[in-house]
Amino acid sequence: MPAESLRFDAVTKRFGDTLAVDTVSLAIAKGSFVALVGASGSGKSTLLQTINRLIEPSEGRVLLDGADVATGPAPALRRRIGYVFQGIGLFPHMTVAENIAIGPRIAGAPVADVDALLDLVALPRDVATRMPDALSGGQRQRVAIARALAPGAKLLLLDEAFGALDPVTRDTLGGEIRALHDRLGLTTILVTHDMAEALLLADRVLVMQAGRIVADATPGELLNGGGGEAAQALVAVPRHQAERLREIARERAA
Ligand SMILES: Nc1ncnc2c1ncn2[C@@H]1O[C@H](COP(=O)(O)OP(=O)(O)OP(=O)(O)O)[C@@H](O)[C@H]1O
Repeated sequence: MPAESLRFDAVTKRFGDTLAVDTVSLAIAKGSFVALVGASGSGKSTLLQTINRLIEPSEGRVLLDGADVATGPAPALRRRIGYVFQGIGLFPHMTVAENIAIGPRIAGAPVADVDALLDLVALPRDVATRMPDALSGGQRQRVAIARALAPGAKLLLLDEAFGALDPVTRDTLGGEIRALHDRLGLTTILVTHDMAEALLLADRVLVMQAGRIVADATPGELLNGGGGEAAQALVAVPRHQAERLREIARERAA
């Protein structure tokens, strides 16, 4: 068994009367790439943000490398966890290099090797001196990933990080993130609406519904009909699309 990176121990989060996360217990192995899939409002982002304490659970606890994330200062915790979300959040008045280096700089840690980080996310080194608004959406997303990894984080949280990108860029970046994950030995949790993306990138797919994990299966299990009804309803979408494309190709070839 690989060592454990994360453990959710009966984590519940309420916002007033809304039960956003409902008694989630779950362990995530070091080095795994986990996709968290589910409808809008099912609690994916809330669960993800209990890891880096942007949200504190109402009940339960989250353990990172065996220690409760609630013990110790949140900024130190967040330096160990790369977090990339759809809005990106680059500082518009700072260059790309300054954006990438901001985490280690604030922490008083050794200066980030910006060139190496740009290489890592397949950006040309000469973008270092540009401002974020002089980049494409896909390039900005790559800068955000470089920034997330700059403090040497081994856990990467991606919350609909590719959501605003065109499908081709999204596909390319997804594949590159998976390669980066493998190369750096990261543990990655990807929140996505897109079951096809989850099946293509992850080792393990969790399906959330109304605050609960209702399926926990490998892509192979899901593609072979496993994981239960809610998971199969999501798998049916890309499967149907693929079947339709095959039919159309056959019709056009006939
Ligand atoms: N700060 C908040 N205050 C009140 N309710 C919230 C807050 N954040 C989330 N919620 C509610 O908690 C539930 C879960 O929201 P969450 O953002 O975790 O879902 P999600 O699955 O990530 O959705 P999406 O895919 O649309 O991002 C929703 O009903 C949402 O309205």
